Amino acid sequence: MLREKLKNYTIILASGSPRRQQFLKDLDIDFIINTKSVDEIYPLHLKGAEITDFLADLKSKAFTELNDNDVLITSDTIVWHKEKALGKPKDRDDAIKMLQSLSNKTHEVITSISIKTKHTQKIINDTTLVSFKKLTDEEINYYIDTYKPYDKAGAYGIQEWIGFIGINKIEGSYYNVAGLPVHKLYDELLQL
Ligand SMILES: Cc1cn([C@H]2C[C@H](O)[C@@H](COP(=O)(O)OP(=O)(O)OP(=O)(O)O)O2)c(=O)[nH]c1=O
Repeated sequence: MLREKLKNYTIILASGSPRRQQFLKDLDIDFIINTKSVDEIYPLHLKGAEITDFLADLKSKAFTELNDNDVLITSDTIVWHKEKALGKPKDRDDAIKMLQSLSNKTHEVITSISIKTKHTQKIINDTTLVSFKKLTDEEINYYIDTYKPYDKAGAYGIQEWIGFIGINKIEGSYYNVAGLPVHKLYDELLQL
């Protein structure tokens, strides 16, 4: 259905994230992957969705020229907890600290998507509330050493072991937590 509607466009997913690539496949549309490396640095005064909006836009700016029918999709996810953004952990200690701070608490996961054509751009975002049970040090160490979540914001993947055993409530889109609010992207692509 969406595939037919988009047949005159070239959808470019600028993401190295295997989850985002899989979600777009599951949306059943044709797309190409073109990744460019971007330093994910943002002004310190930004908060919450302002950060992910900024970074989704920054990732899109790495593409200086778009053709008439190109649609460029870029995205960014952070964990927003106690007025601080948790991105990807720097190292093991950082990952341990992140999971300890998320333990027994509720945090926000925010993902922004930029949808850019040659002459237009729309940046949308979605927020999901995620609650962890109290995690033991043993659980945290086991998860980090086994799953090495260094490519994941907040040092966890909801789709992995820690998500099964540790998350006792979510409010909002699951897919947003895993990196792409597909339902919102679908609505935007339908409007192209
Ligand atoms: C919280 C959480 C994050 N994540 C992932 C989603 C994102 O891929 C990653 C956050 O990093 P991002 O910087 O948003 O994205 P990325 O560097 O992986 O990919 P891109 O090339 O598009 O810039 O964390 C999960 O997979 N599961 C989760 O539960």
